[in-house]
Amino acid sequence: MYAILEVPGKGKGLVAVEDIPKGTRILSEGPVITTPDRQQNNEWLKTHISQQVDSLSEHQRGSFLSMHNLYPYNNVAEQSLGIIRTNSLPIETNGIGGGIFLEACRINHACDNNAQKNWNQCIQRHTVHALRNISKGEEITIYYLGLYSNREVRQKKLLDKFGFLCSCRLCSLPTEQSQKSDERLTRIDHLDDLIGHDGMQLKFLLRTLRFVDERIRLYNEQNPDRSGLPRAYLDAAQIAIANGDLARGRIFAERAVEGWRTSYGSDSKEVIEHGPLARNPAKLELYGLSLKWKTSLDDVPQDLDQDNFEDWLWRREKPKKLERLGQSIDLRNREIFPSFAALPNSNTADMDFYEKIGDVYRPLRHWCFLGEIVDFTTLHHLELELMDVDDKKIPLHFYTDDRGSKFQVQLGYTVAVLYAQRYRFIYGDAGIRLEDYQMVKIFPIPLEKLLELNDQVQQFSTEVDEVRICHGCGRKTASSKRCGRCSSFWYCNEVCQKAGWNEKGHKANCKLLRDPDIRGLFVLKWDQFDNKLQFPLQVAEGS
Ligand SMILES: C[S@@+](CC[C@H](N)C(=O)[O-])C[C@H]1O[C@@H](n2cnc3c(N)ncnc32)[C@H](O)[C@@H]1O
Repeated sequence: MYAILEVPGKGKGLVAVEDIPKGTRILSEGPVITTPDRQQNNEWLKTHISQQVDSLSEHQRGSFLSMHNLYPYNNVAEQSLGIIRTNSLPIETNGIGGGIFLEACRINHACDNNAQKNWNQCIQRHTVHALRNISKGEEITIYYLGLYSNREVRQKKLLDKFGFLCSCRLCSLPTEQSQKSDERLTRIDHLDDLIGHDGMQLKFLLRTLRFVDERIRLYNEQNPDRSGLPRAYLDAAQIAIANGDLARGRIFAERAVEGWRTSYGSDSKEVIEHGPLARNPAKLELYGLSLKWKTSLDDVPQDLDQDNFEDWLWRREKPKKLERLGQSIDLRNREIFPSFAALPNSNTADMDFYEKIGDVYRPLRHWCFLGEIVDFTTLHHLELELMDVDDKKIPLHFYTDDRGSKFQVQLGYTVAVLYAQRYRFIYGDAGIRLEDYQMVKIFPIPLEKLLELNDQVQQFSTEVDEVRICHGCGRKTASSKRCGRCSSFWYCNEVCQKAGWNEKGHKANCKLLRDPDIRGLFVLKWDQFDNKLQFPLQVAEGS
C-alpha cells in the first residue's frame, strides 16, 4: 500500500502507492527495540539498547541506524539512544514504555493527519489506519502531539520536541482561516474540560450532552471527512443510557465503536470492550440511574431527514418560543427579590425559606438576590462588590470550581443569585459565598435600569382582565398586537409601535427582553428554578 520514500523537506516518509480507503489498516508492526516505562540512568539505557541493537539482523540494524536523530553522538551507543529519543512510539504494556518500529517510525507528522497510529494491546502491535480516503501518491501522515491545540502552540511543541517547523495544510492557512481553526480547536479542548467537570452527575446530564454535541460538531467541522470522536460518542451513549434512553444510547454507542473500528481496527481493545454496549446498551452499569428519558431500543424515528434526525438524536431544542411575560413577577417584590439584610442566614435553618425533608433542607419557595457590580478583583478567586436594592454594599465570593473565571464581569452589570444566603466570612464581613456557578446569572444592565425595565414590563406586557396598555401611547387598547421581536409589549398599531421603538427606548429594551435569562428572571423560569427539589442545601441546624 505504501513505499518509504524521500519526502522533500522531511527526510524519509511513507507514501501511498495505491488508493487507500478510509478505515484500511495500513500497517501493523511489532517493535524491534523496546525501552522501559520507568526512568533509568543513561548508562543503563545505553547498555540495554546496545544489546538489542546487536541482536538485530543486518538489514534491521542498517534500517535502524539510518533513522532520523536529533541528538549529537560520539559512538554507536549514543547514536542509538538519540535515534530512540527522536523516533520512539509509545507502548503501554508490562513495564515497557516505548519502542522502535522500523516502518511506523518513518511516518511524518501533519496537524491534519490522514492516518491514526495506535498501540494495540490485544495484538501487541502498533497499527496505523486510514482516517479518510488517501489517494495514490499522497503522503501518509500521523499526529505527533497528544492534544489539539492552536497553531502557535503546535508549532512551538513540534519545533522544541521534533526539530521541525510544520508546513501542513492547517499550518499554512491564511491568517483569518487559521484564527477560525484555532478558535475551534481551543473550544473543542475547553468543552472536553467542561464535560469532564460535571461527569455523570444526573442533574447536569442534559447540559453535558449539549457540550458533547457541540464538541463533535466542531470536530466534524474541523475534520469533515473523518468519523467523529469515538470517545465523545461514548460519553453521549453513557449519558443517554444513564437516563434510560436505550434508543439514542445504542446509536451513540454504535457511532463510538464505528469510529474506533475505523481508526484502531476491529481487534482493538476499544472495539472489543464497547462493542457489546452497541448491541445491548441496557448492560451498562449506569443504565436506569434515572428513567427520565426512557425509550426502548427501537423507539427510533424512521421518517426524519438527516438534519432532523440529528436534532432528535442530540435532543436539540427547537429555538424556544419566548415565554409569555403575561404574568410577570415584579422584580420589586421584596419577598422574592430580597435585599441582603433579608436573606436567610447560612448558619441557621430559617424555616421561612426552607423545608426539611429527611436530613436535607430544601428551598421552600423561590427567592433571588439582585445586586449591581460596583467593584471586582480576582486574587484567588473572583470577588465582586455588589450594591443591593437597599444601596448596601456586600461582597460576593466565587468558591465555584472555576473560581468565577467563566463569567463576563463588568462594572454596572447586575448579578442575580438564586437562593442566596447571608454568609459570615472568617475575616468578619458578611456577604455571599457562592459554591455552585449554576446559581448565578449576570446581566449586562445596571440594577436601576433592570428595575425600570421591570416597571415597563409590569405595565405594558401584562394583561389584567383583558385590559392591555399600549407602550406607544400609554392608553388602554383592545389590540392584540405585541412587538414582533420580543413578543412582550402591547401596541395599538404600527404608529404606536414606531413611537415605542424610537421615542420610548424599546429599541434597547427589546434586545434585553429577548435574552432568555432576563425573561427567565421575570417568570422565575430557569432550569435551576425547576430543579428546586434536586437541590440539597447546606444549612446548619440552629435556633
Ligand atoms: C519519527 S521521524 C519521521 C521519519 C523521518 N522523516 C525519517 O527520515 O526518519 C521524525 C522526524 O521527521 C521529521 N519530520 C516529521 N514530520 C515532519 C514534517 N511535517 N515536516 C518536516 N519534518 C518532519 C522531523 O525531522 C522529525 O524529527
